[in-house]
Amino acid sequence: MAQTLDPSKPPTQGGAWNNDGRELKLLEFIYGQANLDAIQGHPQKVLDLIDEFGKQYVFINVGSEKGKVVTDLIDKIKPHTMIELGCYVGYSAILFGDAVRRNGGKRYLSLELNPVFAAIANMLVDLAGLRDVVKIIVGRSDASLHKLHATGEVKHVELMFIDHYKPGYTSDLKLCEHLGMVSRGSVLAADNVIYPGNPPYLEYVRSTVEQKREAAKKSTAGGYDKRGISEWTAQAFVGKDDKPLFDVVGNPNLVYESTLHQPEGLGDAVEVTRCVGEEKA
Ligand SMILES: C[S@@+](CC[C@H](N)C(=O)[O-])C[C@H]1O[C@@H](n2cnc3c(N)ncnc32)[C@H](O)[C@@H]1O
Repeated sequence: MAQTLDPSKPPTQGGAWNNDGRELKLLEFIYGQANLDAIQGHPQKVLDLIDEFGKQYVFINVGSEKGKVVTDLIDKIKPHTMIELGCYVGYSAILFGDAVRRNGGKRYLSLELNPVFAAIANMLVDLAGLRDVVKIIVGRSDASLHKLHATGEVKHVELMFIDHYKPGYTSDLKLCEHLGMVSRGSVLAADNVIYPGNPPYLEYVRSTVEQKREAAKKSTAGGYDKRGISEWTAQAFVGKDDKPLFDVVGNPNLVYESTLHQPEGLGDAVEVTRCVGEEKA
């Protein structure tokens, strides 16, 4: 039976759940290991240490079970370049960056808002021996995605792991559609679609072209769609009045096939969405 988590509450009862110094403590714990030389260059050993420290403090990492959903996709798709939205301390960047390299890929671009988290992640990526593969880009994801497109660094999204500000999942996907970065063949893997949940994103990627065209006609300009997203997570990471930088409707003509992947016994899941074509208007 799947574990049940209450989406109205953060992962720790009461107290803080990130950015209270635990991330620096993690870095001290790992770099304080007596056998650091034996850890250097071994991604799995760094991940094991993050998991071990995570028994003391909650860490908002994807974890090994949902992580396997994504590494299985990497094994199949073998992306040259993979993108992630939300790096935190680098758990998923290490797990997935290693899988991309193992499959012959060259680049794992991880977009992270918080410069301190990015600095910690960089230290752990370096220890894991993934410095040549994983590039952490500091800043808000919509600005970074726009820049990656404008500079020509990413023209087409092969595989994107979405795990940042929950209301930003839909607006960033629409931005990628608008820029033409998401098109036939693109695959999206979105974390936390059950806990804490992301109804606007699930509704969007599971809609037909017809439904999206209708919704696009009614779409009102401006803010994030936060319908059904619990308050604590809608307020996390960004300011209360924050808005997407680009006000775009996306490309409702894209056809998606979308399925939920929930590891046995887990109270959360990853939504995997494939763009299988485009219907001309
Ligand atoms: C759930 S954590 C990511 C966990 C990470 N993917 C892992 O599995 O190890 C979410 C991260 O997204 C970052 N974030 C939130 N909003 C963002 C935004 N608009 N752009 C970029 N990063 C953002 C937060 O600072 C936080 O580090």
